[in-house]
Amino acid sequence: MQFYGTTLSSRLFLGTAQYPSPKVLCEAIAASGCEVITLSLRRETSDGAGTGFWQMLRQTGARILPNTAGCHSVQEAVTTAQMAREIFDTDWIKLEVIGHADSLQPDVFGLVEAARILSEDGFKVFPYTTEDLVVGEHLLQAGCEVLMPWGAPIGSGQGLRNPDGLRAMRAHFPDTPLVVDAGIGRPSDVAAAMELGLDAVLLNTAVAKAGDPVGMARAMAQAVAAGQAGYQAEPMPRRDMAVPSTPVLGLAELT
Ligand SMILES: CC(=O)[C@@H](O)[C@H](O)COP(=O)(O)O
Repeated sequence: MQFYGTTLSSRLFLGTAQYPSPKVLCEAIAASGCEVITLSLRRETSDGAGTGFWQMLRQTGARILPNTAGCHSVQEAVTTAQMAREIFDTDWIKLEVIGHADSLQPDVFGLVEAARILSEDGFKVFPYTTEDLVVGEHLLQAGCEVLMPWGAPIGSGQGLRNPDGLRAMRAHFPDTPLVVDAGIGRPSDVAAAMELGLDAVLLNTAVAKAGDPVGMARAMAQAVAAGQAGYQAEPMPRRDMAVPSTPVLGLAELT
């Protein structure tokens, strides 16, 4: 799968916050087989974890996708992205402009504006957005080549709240990489996203807050593979009525 011309073999992106320990985090990254990890510049700098934590993440070998989590304005997100580019030496940025405190719903107007500013500045933007098709169009026009629709509010573990909306996105943007971002709770949510034909999944809390984060990271990777294989195998259509699966031809007639 290609994202901005970079080929990745894993379709799972992992967040790096809230793990019980750095050791468990590193083991979870390894167990997931993910090639991209995301981290929040604001959160890590504000809690003092700082450069030691970043060094440790670099040593995992995974590609770092800095994010602008916690940014509530265009200016804040743009400045954070620029700092991230300098610190991590990458032009990839997961762009979050949060618009609503309780749901952490993206401010899609600010998101499009920030995406345009950052794209014009050479960034490769991964925008955390809603499943709105028109917003998606505006993000592509702003320079984005990837869309990251939410599954459910960040950290809620609710799974896919609007599968029909995600299906519509897949149909409307057949050639744009689509990554479900946020709200995943269980491996079955991951498999469902992949069965809808989405290209990848980004998740954090479901692994970090699991009883066994390493086991859950492994399960999520297996769910990505199962869902992707299921999508490629073209599931049968759903039917409203029963259709006998046992042929009746050739049965003995009892008189
Ligand atoms: C780490 C990160 O980027 C999160 O903001 C992301 O959206 C994942 O959300 P969940 O924690 O719900 O998986």
